[in-house]
Amino acid sequence: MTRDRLTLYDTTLRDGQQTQGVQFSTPEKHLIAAALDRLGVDYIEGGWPGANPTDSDFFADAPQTRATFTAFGMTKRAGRSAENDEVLAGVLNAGTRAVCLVGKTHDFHVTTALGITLGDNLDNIAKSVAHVVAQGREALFDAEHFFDGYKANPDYALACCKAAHEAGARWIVLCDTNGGALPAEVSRITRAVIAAGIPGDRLGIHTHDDTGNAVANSLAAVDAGARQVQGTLNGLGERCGNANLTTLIPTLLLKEPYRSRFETGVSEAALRGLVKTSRMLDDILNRVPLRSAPYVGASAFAHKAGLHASAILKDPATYEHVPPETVGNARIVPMSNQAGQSNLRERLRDMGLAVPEKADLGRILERIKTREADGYSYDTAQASFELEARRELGLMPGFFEVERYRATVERRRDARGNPVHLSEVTVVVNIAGERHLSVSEGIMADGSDGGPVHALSKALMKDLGPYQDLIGDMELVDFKVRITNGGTEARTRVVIDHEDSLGRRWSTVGVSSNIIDASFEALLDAVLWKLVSDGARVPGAA
Ligand SMILES: CC(=O)SCCNC(=O)CCNC(=O)[C@H](O)C(C)(C)COP(=O)(O)OP(=O)(O)OC[C@H]1O[C@@H](n2cnc3c(N)ncnc32)[C@H](O)[C@@H]1OP(=O)(O)O
Ligand SMILES: CC(=O)C(=O)O
Repeated sequence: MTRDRLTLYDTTLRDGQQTQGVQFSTPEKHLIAAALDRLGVDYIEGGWPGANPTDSDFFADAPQTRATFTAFGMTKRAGRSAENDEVLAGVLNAGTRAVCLVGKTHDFHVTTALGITLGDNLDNIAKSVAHVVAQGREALFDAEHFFDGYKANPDYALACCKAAHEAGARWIVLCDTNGGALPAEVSRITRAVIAAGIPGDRLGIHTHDDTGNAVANSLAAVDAGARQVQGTLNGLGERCGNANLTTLIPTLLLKEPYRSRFETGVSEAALRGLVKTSRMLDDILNRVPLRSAPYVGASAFAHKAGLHASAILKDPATYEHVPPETVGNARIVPMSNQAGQSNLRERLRDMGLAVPEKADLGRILERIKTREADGYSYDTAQASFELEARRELGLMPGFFEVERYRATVERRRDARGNPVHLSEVTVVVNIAGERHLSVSEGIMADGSDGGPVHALSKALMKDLGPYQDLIGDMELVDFKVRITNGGTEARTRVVIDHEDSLGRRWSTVGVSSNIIDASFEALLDAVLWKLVSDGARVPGAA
């Protein structure tokens, strides 16, 4: 059976940049465009040339992509010709092979937002698209508010699409701009557009996630016959985001009926790079990756419950809808109070430890469950779990001992009367009989870094003698605090994430009635995990 070609259009660099708090620099745009090109999307919408200096700079030094690099803009304003519209000129001057113009298709928006007649808007659409085509470019028309427009006035919404189609637009993209449409409506209306004479292989779908249905709506449009899908990496986008290509792409490649019916530009090998691409974007945005993200999240293939883990070990298909490696993800079987011996056996194997006798497994489980009852939580803090298991099995090297630490926190006012927080930390460790004393201080004016946890971390890692080289690349990347009711009293749980130059990220946990003490415990575990993982040798040990 021959498969239909489904075109993938990425708008991370344009609609993705409309996410609150997101502002890509020009070099970041280049990095993202290169990653999208490797992934195999067909179009990369780079932004709106002329709208802001970053986008203008990016188009001035446009990336050389296999994908069709596309400039975005809007239809010409009424009362002037397409040739004389300076906003449209700015978009065309970017010289891209393809140009996507957004235009109104909802009568309410034409009269209210633009304040022009319905006829003038049709004329603006037709003339703008014709002008793009006359310049030898491929024209795409983003039919803004199309689904709301169709529900209010189907004849007018269709007339807008037909105006663009007849003027030579290669693609008419039906947009659910406000994100309020539901899959059955998208399906019905997309079919109606095709029945009205715009073929499916000229139709695209652009959805927003305001009802959590952006991906479902995109699939509904494809089911109805649309052959271009627009979206963004990690679902970035205005308000609640756009259709998430990081979800849609694996669905289209791995799931029926799409897998058999369609081909896309994304190869199986490129799909295996999906997790990497998703994390790269989070890195650029300085965001903690969403653990629960479909396909690419760290928890997407995490099997916490004992019954799940037991079956997974017999056959992963029992609790996995696709194999994790198809998208570059990995299965994890975390430890927690929901775990049974199967979780434990798998985790120990992952850690490279010889699986011990049953009695040992029971002891470790007991220890984990008791500590969780006391406020610890190991299902994310897997590095701390590994250390606990080693301690219980007698496999934890005695790298060093913390003899004592002291932390003071002070609040002062500077000469201008502004509050300044000062933290001083002293740590004394004993390494093979030798005492190492380190002092560190953190000064925090409002909004700056350098609080007590920072000072604790600096003091602990300042002088670990023979281990110093191994811990030099550790970076504290996330810090979470929670008050829990461990046992009978309120306790503070601190979870800290570190990364190193190998790209490893690990989480550790500390619990105490004192937040500084809980933080110190988590920091200490982080250092110990790094030493164990890197095979550090204890001085003087055989
Ligand atoms: C649905 C979407 O997400 S579309 C993408 C939206 N993206 C952006 O808006 C980001 C980039 N935009 C910008 O930088 C600016 O809005 C610019 C440079 C494009 C325009 O800036 P300004 O000239 O200051 O206009 P402003 O942003 O206030 O308003 C937009 C104008 O365009 C008009 N307009 C809006 N959509 C269209 C359209 N499809 N066709 C023609 N004119 C339009 C509006 O009526 C308004 O005109 P008015 O000021 O006469 O009322
Ligand atoms: C074009 C666009 O981004 C929208 O209508 O949502």
